[in-house]
Amino acid sequence: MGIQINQLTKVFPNGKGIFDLSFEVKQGEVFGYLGPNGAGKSTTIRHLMGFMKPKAGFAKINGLDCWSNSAEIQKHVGYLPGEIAFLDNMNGLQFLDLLGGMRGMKDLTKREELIERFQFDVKTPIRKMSKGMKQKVGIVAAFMHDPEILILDEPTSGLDPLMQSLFIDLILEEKSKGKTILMSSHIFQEIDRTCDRVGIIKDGRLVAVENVQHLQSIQRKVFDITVQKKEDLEIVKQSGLEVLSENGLRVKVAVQGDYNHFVKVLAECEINNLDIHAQSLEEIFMHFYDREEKAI
Ligand SMILES: Nc1ncnc2c1ncn2[C@@H]1O[C@H](COP(=O)(O)OP(=O)(O)OP(=O)(O)O)[C@@H](O)[C@H]1O
Repeated sequence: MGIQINQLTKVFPNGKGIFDLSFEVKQGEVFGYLGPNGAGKSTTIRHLMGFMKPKAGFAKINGLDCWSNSAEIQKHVGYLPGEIAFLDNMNGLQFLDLLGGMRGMKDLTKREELIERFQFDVKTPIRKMSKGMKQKVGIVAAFMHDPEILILDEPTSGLDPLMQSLFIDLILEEKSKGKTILMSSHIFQEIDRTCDRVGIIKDGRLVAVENVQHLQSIQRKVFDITVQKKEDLEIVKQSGLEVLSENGLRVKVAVQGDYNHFVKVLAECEINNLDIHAQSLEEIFMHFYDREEKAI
């Protein structure tokens, strides 16, 4: 069950598209889908929603083919499109009513709770809404029928930091209820905080699938240590730890994975100050984005 993508291929007339994509999002898993602009994230998601017919391969949700069973699938899925096409002459509430009516939704509890949580005036005409407000309406629309599967295309785009943080809390809550979630994003921090695994797509091809916990465990950390006296500095320098730089009684040491040796070395010294800089998920993945890796 969950989401299954198998050798999925779509080629647009300009030669772009997605090629031989295969990955799974297991039931109850939160999967982050990352990649530079134009990599093919939205195209993959459109196949999952049954909006596009693959040239080859298939996408399945809960065992059903997304193209041939799109109507059935859409009942059980909460979908937040990358660009939401609203009917501009409605207000937010009328739009949510229309969508709820189409789904035969009776219970409005979750809808009301989400509107309250994301704090927006549902009576505002959609044509007068800012991008962030429209995004909130889209979020409510995706979650209000309490679907077991959520497919979210850049869900926090346009949201301010406070709302982004509320959204992360919402994902964590849904995750604890066992929901299956695929979400594309450019924001590493939200992936880091919410996802079990991440897939990276580039030029239409999957280039990596990684377990987030594993990535966190191999993250390189740089410790910025200020010792009390010269002898302490010598202990650190002779310890076999990777010393990146030193300045007076201050020394920067990089540690990856094995903290025991590091702690034992420090225990032999008098420490005046200690700062930690963890390598971010962004820094780990930067080489997939053709951007310069930032030094930490
Ligand atoms: N309907 C279409 N017709 C022709 N080309 C398309 C079509 N849809 C997408 N493309 C092209 O396919 C590639 C993948 O686009 P897609 O929108 O899936 O990327 P994305 O990873 O979602 O990017 P972004 O992060 O910018 O939203 C791009 O080069 C895009 O121009």
